[in-house]
Amino acid sequence: MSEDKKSLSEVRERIDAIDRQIQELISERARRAKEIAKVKGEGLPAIDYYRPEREAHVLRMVVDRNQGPLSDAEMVRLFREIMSSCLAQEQPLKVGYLGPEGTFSEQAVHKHFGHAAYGLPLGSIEEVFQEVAAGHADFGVVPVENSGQGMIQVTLDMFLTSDARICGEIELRVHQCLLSQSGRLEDVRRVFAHAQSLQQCKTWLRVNLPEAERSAVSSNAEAARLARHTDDAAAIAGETAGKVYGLKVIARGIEDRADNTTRFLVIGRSLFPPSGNDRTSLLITVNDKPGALYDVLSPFARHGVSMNRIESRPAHTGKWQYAFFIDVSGHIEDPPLQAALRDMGALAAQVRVLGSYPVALP
Ligand SMILES: O=C(O)C(=O)C[C@]1(C(=O)O)C=C[C@@H](O)C=C1
Repeated sequence: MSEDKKSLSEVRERIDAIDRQIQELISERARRAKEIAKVKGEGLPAIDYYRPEREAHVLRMVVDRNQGPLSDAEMVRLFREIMSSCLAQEQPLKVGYLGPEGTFSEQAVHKHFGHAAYGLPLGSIEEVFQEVAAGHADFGVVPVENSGQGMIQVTLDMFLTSDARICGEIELRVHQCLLSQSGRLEDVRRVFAHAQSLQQCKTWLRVNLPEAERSAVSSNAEAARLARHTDDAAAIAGETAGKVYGLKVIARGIEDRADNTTRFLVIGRSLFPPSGNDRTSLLITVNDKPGALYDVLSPFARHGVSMNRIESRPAHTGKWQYAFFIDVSGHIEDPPLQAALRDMGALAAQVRVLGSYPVALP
């Protein structure tokens, strides 16, 4: 045996020994998680075993301990999967998302809940809210913002009429591909994609497919499904959608901005305790008089609460009335935020806490 082959087999033996230890430890961890589940009660619905604040804490410790060579995101992904399997020993969580299979929303579900959760593909963002409200899904995952394109207004507007609570946020790097049956750019006469994706890839399309007709469809996965049945068509979608629908990749990373990221919200029916690094989302409506918004927001500064974002939408309660979606740092149980909300209650027409949830992990 050559020296190289000998050292290869030695390292593989070491890896085998490490794998044995990892496997024993994973099994041991799963037994402990089962013990915890027993304390919570036997035969409960899956959602009663789920503790997002504890999961966020566990994953932050993973990030703090990480010294490479794997990235923080990779380490988080691996531990997320272990926790997902530990939780699913009771029952898998059921999570609704904007389908069909292969969408970025499905990727976001797995990033946040792991692959042991059961993803339920639904027809629209509205349907995700409905299925969560009706209890047919434990949670829902909906896109709310893209780093290049801004807010997804359908999602914001759903909070005006639904009682959904925000239980988490997910940030997903979105890598777009051009996909087709043949995998040849010269065959493409037509491009199917979600309107947002067409926007995200505008420059690439102008340079590489200036003549092709562009058709906006309901999702990237729907685009992939259509491209499968059309010889001269391509779809813009994620690589996963390409695999699900059996398409070849013509080009990868065709998004105009290299940091293209979509933020998703996890919606549910209840609030969860603090995780130690949380964000709170509020829905505020103000009376239509000069300085009203300024007055309503002043308690944040007074109580040292930092505001991360403010978005306004027509309130649907009357002409020229606006609802403000506001994100602040901290959890609703934190005393400074409680004091600010108490003061705001007297100044605003309405203050609703949409949710307090762990800040997105890598
Ligand atoms: O700590 C708990 O409450 C557990 O149930 C254990 C555990 C885990 O695997 O670490 C599993 C599921 C919960 O969502 C949170 C954490």
